[in-house]
Amino acid sequence: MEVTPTDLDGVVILNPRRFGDSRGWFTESWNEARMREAGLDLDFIQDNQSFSADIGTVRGLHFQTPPAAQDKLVRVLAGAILDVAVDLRAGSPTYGRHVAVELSAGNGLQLLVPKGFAHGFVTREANTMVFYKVTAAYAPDCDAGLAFDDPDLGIDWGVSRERAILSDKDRVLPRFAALETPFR
Ligand SMILES: Cc1cn([C@H]2C[C@H](O)[C@@H](COP(=O)(O)OP(=O)(O)O[C@H]3O[C@H](C)C(=O)[C@H](O)[C@H]3O)O2)c(=O)[nH]c1=O
Repeated sequence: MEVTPTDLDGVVILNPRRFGDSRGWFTESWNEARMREAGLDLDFIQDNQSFSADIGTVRGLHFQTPPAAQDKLVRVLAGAILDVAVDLRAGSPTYGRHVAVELSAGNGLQLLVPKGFAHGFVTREANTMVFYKVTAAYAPDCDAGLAFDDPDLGIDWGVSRERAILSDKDRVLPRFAALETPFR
């Protein structure tokens, strides 16, 4: 499995090997031993899956606060997304900076979003299915987020707030400037 670092320490792109043949392909999409060999010492305890019918659906930016902070390993089973991670770690030299990576059923890439980062994505195809492993259970009392289109974050989603398909919750998430980061 190929592991590629990004500009944000801890956020890495995984590319599991695909074995192609005349029928299509096979891959071990997740293998604990391979993950640990790659230096990712994570204990995933829950799998999540979300389906978004329309292109331009934005989910995020979300994170769970401690003690329910989650590491996330994100992949796309169908369709395509621009997957985004934002550094919220107090004192980080890249605090407030983001990486954005296209994950798709076609490219088979996965993004590791560690604790201390906000996560979100925008769908780039209709009928997109996203699957991600997490290292902490859902904790609604620890659910938090940031406005996806905050100009202080400078993320190019390729869709405006007016045209994005958003949940009511995501439509009213706070600005980054108002955040007192819980990730110390
Ligand atoms: C996240 C989650 C949600 N839910 C329930 C709560 C709601 O009734 C329903 C939809 O939840 P929500 O609108 O928060 O789903 P998304 O907008 O896709 O949120 C996710 O999207 C971004 C991209 C993330 O990284 C997070 O994992 C997560 O926040 O599923 C659960 O029962 N368990 C869970 O772990």
